Amino acid sequence: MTAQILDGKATAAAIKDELKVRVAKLAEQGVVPGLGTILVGDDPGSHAYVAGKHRDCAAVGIASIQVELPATATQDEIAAEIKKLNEDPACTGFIVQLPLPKHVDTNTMLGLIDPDKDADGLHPVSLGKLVLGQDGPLPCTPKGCVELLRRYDVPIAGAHVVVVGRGVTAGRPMGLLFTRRSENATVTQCHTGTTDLAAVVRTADIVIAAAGSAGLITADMVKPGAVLLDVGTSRSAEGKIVGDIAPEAREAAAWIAPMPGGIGPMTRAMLLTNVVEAAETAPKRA
Ligand SMILES: Nc1nc(=O)c2c([nH]1)NC[C@@H]1CN(c3ccc(C(=O)N[C@@H](CCC(=O)O)C(=O)O)cc3)C=[N+]21
Repeated sequence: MTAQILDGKATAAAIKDELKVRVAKLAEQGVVPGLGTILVGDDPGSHAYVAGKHRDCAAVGIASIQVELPATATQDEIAAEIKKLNEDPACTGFIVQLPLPKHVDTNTMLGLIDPDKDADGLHPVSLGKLVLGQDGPLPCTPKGCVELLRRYDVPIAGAHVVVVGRGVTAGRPMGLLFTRRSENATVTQCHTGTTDLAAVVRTADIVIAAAGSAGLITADMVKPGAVLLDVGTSRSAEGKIVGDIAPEAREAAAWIAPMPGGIGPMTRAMLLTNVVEAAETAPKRA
């Protein structure tokens, strides 16, 4: 037996088709959602992700605003670009692509975003709302994991979800989503300080590997019939992208969201969803 594929690429394409219809409805009311991106530095991976986000926007009918700064940009220069997008009426939501250069304080920058324009769900106000159970934009990667499982009717309620990783974009907010009443999973959060990772992962009904450590989850750690979501992205010495889940691990699993083609495309689709949802709920312009 080998795992069936949770096809994030195909699911994201279906979501984009649905968003196209919603964007057309907004256009009839004179509302054009616009996604801004602020990209600092010249990391080729980050450039590729951001380019993908703008392609997605074009496909769905969302306007896009691209801001690029050199790796040497100061905090003040980045803050000035954030302020511009906060004030630009054509920009209804935006993101600051992470990671930022080392001399920049990420949390300070994220905190400068107008929470009403937080497309990533990573502003402290948005994360606070998530903790409090209030409506707001949700972090795109966890939101994409829930959405992919739902669309394949993989049961979440009552499942033991083991999250590996505690990064701010994926691992940390993951447990907050999966333990909401609407998801009702039991979550164990693992990280580099976990004593016996293999033993914990072996108890999982759903493994969410978001550590960014190539091949960390091996076949011996997978309970037969488990569901595997590969969130981690690393590059091998040869420049090939590799996930956190070793290829053999899918043998015993029931389902796998592979990397590539799984959670990455879903993350992008959820960013678009956040932008459209914000435009739909924004107070009607005169
Ligand atoms: N403010 C911010 N928000 C983010 O959401 C954010 C970020 N910064 N920084 C980096 C991470 C990473 N991330 C990915 C999104 C899509 C793919 C994706 O679509 N990957 C393709 C493969 C891409 C390839 O072939 O290189 C796939 O998995 O099929 C990957 C990674 C969003 N992130």
